Amino acid sequence: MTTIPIICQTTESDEANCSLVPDNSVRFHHSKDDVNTTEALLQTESSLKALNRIAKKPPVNIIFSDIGYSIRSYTGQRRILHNISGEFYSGELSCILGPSGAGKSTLLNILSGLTNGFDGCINVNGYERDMRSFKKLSCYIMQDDLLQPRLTALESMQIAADLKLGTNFNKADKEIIVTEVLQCLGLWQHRHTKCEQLSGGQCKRLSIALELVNNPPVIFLDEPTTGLDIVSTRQIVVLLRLLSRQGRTIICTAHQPSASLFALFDNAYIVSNGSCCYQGSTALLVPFLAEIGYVCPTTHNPADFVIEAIIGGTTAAQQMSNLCKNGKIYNGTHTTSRLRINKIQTEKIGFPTSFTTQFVILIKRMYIQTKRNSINLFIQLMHHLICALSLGGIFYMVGNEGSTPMANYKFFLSVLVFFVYTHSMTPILLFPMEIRMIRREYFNHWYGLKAFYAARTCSTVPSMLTFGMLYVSIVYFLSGQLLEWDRFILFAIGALLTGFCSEGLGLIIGSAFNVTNGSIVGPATISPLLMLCCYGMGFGSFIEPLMKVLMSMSYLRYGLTAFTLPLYQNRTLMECNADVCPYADPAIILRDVGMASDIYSLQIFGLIMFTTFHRVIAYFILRHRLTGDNSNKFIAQINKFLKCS
Ligand SMILES: Nc1ncnc2c1ncn2[C@@H]1O[C@H](COP(=O)(O)OP(=O)(O)OP(=O)(O)O)[C@@H](O)[C@H]1O
Repeated sequence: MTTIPIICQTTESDEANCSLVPDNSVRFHHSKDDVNTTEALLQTESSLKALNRIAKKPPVNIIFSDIGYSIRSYTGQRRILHNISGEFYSGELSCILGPSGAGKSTLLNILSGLTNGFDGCINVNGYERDMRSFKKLSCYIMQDDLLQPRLTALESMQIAADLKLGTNFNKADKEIIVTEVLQCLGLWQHRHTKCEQLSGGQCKRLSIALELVNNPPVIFLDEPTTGLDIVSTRQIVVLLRLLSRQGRTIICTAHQPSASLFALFDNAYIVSNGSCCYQGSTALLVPFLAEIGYVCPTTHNPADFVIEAIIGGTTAAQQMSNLCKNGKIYNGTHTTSRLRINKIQTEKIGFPTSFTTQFVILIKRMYIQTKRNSINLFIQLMHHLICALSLGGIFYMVGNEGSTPMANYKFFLSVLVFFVYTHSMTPILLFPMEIRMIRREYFNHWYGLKAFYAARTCSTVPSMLTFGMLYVSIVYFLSGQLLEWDRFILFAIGALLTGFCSEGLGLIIGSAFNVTNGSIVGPATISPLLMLCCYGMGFGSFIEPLMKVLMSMSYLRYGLTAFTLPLYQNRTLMECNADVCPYADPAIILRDVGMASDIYSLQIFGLIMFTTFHRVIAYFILRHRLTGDNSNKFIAQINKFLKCS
């Protein structure tokens, strides 16, 4: 076996003096930058002193027993984890290993609190895990490094520090922590690089750095080395090992690490088919296997050997599981840190920052992201300009023409369709990705959902107002509507509110469905609403009562009426450039489209009510999606349907 001897001097304190001495047999070809980065990483232990001093946290030991987990699918109930037990301790780096589909991520998700609804018990420092306080002590670094693409590494860290450290730390302390963490993780020289331009390894290190700013004593990582080259993989594992030496409990899943990497982990937790096959020191895995007759040749990587043995047949997995009693028996010796059990002091429950602070920081972040996405702004500008000029050209000067009355009504419908599709399709296509991005931050307790949602709602208002007003001004003028300020303003209010309401509908669909399904559900939802909104065109006085009720359920009807009323109510006869103009009187048009008795203010009220309704529904779906709360049976059923979809 190829090993890297690890010289560790464990002391009574949380921190251990530790250095890594690579075995001569292990050779890596580092570039100068890699060497510098590794050197920086190797200094982590001494360099994170300010972080440990300023944001001191207690050590945390996690012991779980008889964890079982099942999932329901169309084919029935399926058991994923079979009453497994285990323990993870402060000051140690542990990896969860196993073949693909064994249940590694499921176990990690349960331990971190991301997945609920399991059987068994999880104890933290000897007491049953209280998720509210545990969340404040732990962080979860997901497999996808979904970072804010247009922020630099430094800006991302500053925002993380502002959100996670709160007002207990002054600006200078935050700066020290940010600088220290970036330096220690080898990111200082890349601090001004935008996240979208960082390499895979740098992204992963930044993901760790972002979570380190409040010094969580427990770090969960889902496959932190997937997709990285050997140098970056090694850097990450060395870094994790050094972070664990400062008293942190670090648990990650891994896919068959190389022998040298495997030796860097203190403990391995091996899962096969939902059962625990081994739990204990990585150094004792080979003797453990030998006990049941599986002798790992010295030239073999023990991690590969054990996985091959498990995959090769159920006997090995069964024997191993029996020998370690499904994780109840720990193979190794207990160190001082293992025996120490501290009750976690119940910290103040809640977020480190107030709603207002979170809102301000988040809206600032969204503003920077939008401002730097100049291509997106340009596309939006061109979209509004081209559509406005085209529509204005098609319906040129129809606004005061009594001989073609329905042309103007069709113009209103076209404006309506523009606002509906422009503002609903954007969140349908983009919000699912945004949700994936905020999932990590929300789960890691950076901010509350209300603050995020409020900031998200307000962040689109400036661009919607600017581009919307530009569009309305062009089409209003080109289509030859009455040039009176009050009519123009009322028309614009109707258009913008329709856009805002449609965005809410898009948020509902975007938070409930993935992009593929959302792009089908979106138009499928809008089509009947459009049909209802223009029902009665030409026979407005004869709309059936039932249809009137149905039409009132389409917010688009309120939008269309809010366009029509300001331009047709209280005006003189329209111009007539033909022999006969039966619709020169605007009152007749209003009668024949079924809007004769409608009141403008009620349409605005209807649009506001629908906007509120859409936003509230979208908020609850989003909350449910992020928390996975299935306590309400009705919502659980909807969630099941949505998951399957
Ligand atoms: N929501 C779900 N619906 C259906 N099956 C699921 C669900 N979540 C997990 N599974 C199944 O549970 C099993 C364990 O999944 P898990 O993601 O924990 O495996 P893993 O060991 O992490 O695999 P990999 O290394 O390939 O990521 C797999 O067979 C997977 O198909």
